[in-house]
Amino acid sequence: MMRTFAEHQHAVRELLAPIRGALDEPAGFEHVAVLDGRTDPGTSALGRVLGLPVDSPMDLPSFANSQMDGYAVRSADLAGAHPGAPVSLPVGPTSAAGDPLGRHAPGTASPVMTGAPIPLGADSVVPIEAADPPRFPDLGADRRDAAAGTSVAFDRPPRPGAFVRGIGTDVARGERLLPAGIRLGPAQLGALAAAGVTTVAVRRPVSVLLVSTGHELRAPGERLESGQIHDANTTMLAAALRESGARVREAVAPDDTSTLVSAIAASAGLVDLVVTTGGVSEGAFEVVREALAPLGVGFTKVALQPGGPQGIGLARVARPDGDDVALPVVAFPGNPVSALVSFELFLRPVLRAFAGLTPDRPRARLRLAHDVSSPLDKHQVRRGVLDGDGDVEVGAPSSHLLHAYANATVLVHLPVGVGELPAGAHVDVWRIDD
Ligand SMILES: Nc1nc2c(c(=O)[nH]1)N[C@H]1C(S)=C(S)[C@@H](COP(=O)(O)OP(=O)(O)OC[C@H]3O[C@@H](n4cnc5c(N)ncnc54)[C@H](O)[C@@H]3O)O[C@H]1N2
Ligand code: MOO
Repeated sequence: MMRTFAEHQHAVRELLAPIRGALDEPAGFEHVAVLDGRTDPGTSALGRVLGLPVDSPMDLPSFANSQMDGYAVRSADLAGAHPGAPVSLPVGPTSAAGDPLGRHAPGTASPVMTGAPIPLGADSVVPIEAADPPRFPDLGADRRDAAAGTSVAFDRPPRPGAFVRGIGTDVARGERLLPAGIRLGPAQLGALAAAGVTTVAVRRPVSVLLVSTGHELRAPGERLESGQIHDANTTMLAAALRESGARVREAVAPDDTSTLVSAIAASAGLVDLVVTTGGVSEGAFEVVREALAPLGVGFTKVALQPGGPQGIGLARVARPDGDDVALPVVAFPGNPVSALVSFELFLRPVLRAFAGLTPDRPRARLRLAHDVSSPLDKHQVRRGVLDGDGDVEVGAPSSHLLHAYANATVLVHLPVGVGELPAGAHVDVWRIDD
């Protein structure tokens, strides 16, 4: 019996579950600079997951300040104002953002600019547009004091507290600013910066050893001899892993079991997970299967196309210090499309959840632009694009068609039992055009 792809998804999730616990170990937390995300990815807190919660070290705002350019007043002074009987108040001294806290004399109107401290004694702000005249008077050479005798009229009383941003109304000192587990994006880094926090403890990323196998492989850019191909999987999966928040160590192993086992053993204790590609099917030279089955990794067929042959399990290897460790291994097929579809289905959601990222691709149910057929006994994942009407044009199924994948915008799911579908039928798609 072949495994369903949902069963294999579950198995991968179970295998990786203990890694989540390891990432939560405070001993592994890294202390990184907040730096407003202004440095290169990887060197600041941008995109990292908070390990420890952060309580705000200060009130935000730390002083009552104006939300509008206008006049700070005592609302009681304007209690009797209405459109038929405006109340006129002499203009007092001006406060701008950055000015120290001033004093407000009862029975006056103090010009205040957005962000300026509300002068002591005022309790509300009337926006300049609601004053008469609706523009500031000449505030003199220092832009602080209107000429003696200048006044301004108001035709209604403000609500006490109107347009005043009170102390601690965003966050109070000691209140939870950010919880553990939150991903630090622009808003989170901004909140930390506003509260004056410069360093945070973040979870270390999952560390993955990526091993592409196959003696036909040469690094991109290298001269190819007869029968050789460029290694696409290492570049592709390293990018996919990084995009899912992982840190990647790369190793290209030849088709030789002892070199493969050595490459994996050398990483024991340094990585949380090993991902391999190639060498898992039915050939006479299946290096991954031959090297890892004796160490405890299971090899199976999943009712999935592409991505049928899969390996999964704990490989028992000796660490350089001699101790035995059990390293989680996920072994993908070598065909590039099979490897990337496998990543999408099995690893991406789990790793992204570890990294505080949205685990799932955006999904939709769309109409087929044409008839399709798929193997009845397999869940097929095709690569497609949308036509001018938003209907899905489904590409060919072969798992060497990486160029078509690179130009696709959706993954089209044709579950077990579908077989033939006519144009206009609805199919589930995952958007991959982000
Ligand atoms: N008799 C059978 N043959 C095959 C079966 C089967 O059930 N019975 N399954 C087929 C399926 S499905 C797949 S998928 C592949 C899986 O093969 P392997 O995982 O053993 O992978 P390889 O044989 O090493 O490579 C397959 C293919 O992909 C190319 N490749 C490998 N690595 C890379 C890389 N890093 N970059 C670019 N291309 C790569 C490799 O040259 C092969 O062409 O088995 C089928 N066969
Ligand atoms: O199942 Mo393989 O992964 O089609 O090419």
